[in-house]
Amino acid sequence: MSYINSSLPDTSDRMLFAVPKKGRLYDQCLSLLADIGISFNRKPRHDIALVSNLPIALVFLPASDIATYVARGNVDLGITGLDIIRESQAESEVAELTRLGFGRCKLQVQAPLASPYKTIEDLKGKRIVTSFVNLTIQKFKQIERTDEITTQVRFVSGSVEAACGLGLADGIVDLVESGDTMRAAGLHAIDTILETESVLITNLSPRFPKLAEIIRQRVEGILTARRYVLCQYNILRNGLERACGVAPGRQAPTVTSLEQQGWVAVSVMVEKRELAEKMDKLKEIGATDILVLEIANCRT
Ligand SMILES: Nc1ncnc2c1ncn2[C@@H]1O[C@H](COP(=O)(O)OP(=O)(O)OP(=O)(O)O)[C@@H](O)[C@H]1O
Ligand SMILES: O=P(O)(O)OC[C@H]1O[C@H](OP(=O)(O)OP(=O)(O)O)[C@H](O)[C@@H]1O
Ligand SMILES: [Mg+2]
Repeated sequence: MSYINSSLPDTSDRMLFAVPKKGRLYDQCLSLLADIGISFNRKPRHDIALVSNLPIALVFLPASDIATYVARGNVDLGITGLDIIRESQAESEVAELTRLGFGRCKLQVQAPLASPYKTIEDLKGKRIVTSFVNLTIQKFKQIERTDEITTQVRFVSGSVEAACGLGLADGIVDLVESGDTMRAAGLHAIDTILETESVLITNLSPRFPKLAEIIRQRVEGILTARRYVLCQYNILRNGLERACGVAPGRQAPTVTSLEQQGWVAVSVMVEKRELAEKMDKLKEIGATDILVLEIANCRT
């Protein structure tokens, strides 16, 4: 049963969409929401914001709690990390709609460089500090091959890397992206528990399945638009087959005839990370006037 506070906005007819209220995912979530056309006005200190152009209410929550709210059906849709879904033991209770390509990092077992602990085996029976207690216990159960592990796993909510230096832990389990935090604390990684990124998730029995699907499509459109550019060039028709082999596009290139006899204009989506190399090759096989255009948005 929920108790409705009259100072809260009425969200009864709206899909509840949970987004991280701070931390590493916050800025990227806000820019994604803007890109998919979600407009809202969040008042200071308010964790619920009504979306003005869709029947959605955004709920700003700690990233670490979002999988639980989605799994229990208290919110319909959410953005959080795969690590959090696994740690919340919510994998079987949420559906992954799409991976978001940000929040990429690894959950790693770390030990002080100046310590005898060089492999995870060396940490068996020792003291581990982490914000990911369940995943850590699961990992040590595999290592110790028993349900009753001898390794002591203790929870801290942040700045996990400080635990060894302060004498609370022999090793830690924490997220690593660039490795700067780990190295600054005199630690090194000795094992990887999982690789993670942010995901859009929904409850298994969503109250607003059509709206959730629209959001999924919008998100995928934006992610595709961010990943690709539109490449246009002219080429003699007899070079077309080779050019299409170089840049086949997502589905197929669009080919139109030029006024000039024997020439065609080609328009094709190319992944940004392959662009320079593909332009070199197209030029080599005779393409001219190669232009590259940003894609602002798309539906695929
Ligand atoms: N350094 C990082 N690089 C990429 N993704 C990260 C990084 N740190 C955390 N994440 C991702 O973001 C999620 C939320 O972590 P974050 O650190 O933002 O939350 P928090 O600890 O509650 O916030 P804060 O650190 O501001 O207190 C993590 O579960 C992980 O999926
Ligand atoms: O490998 P890096 O690029 O250094 O990133 C990893 C750090 O990022 C996160 O910390 P955060 O900044 O969220 O602080 P917190 O530990 O207090 O949550 C994570 O817990 C690591 O400490
Ligand atoms: Mg953090």
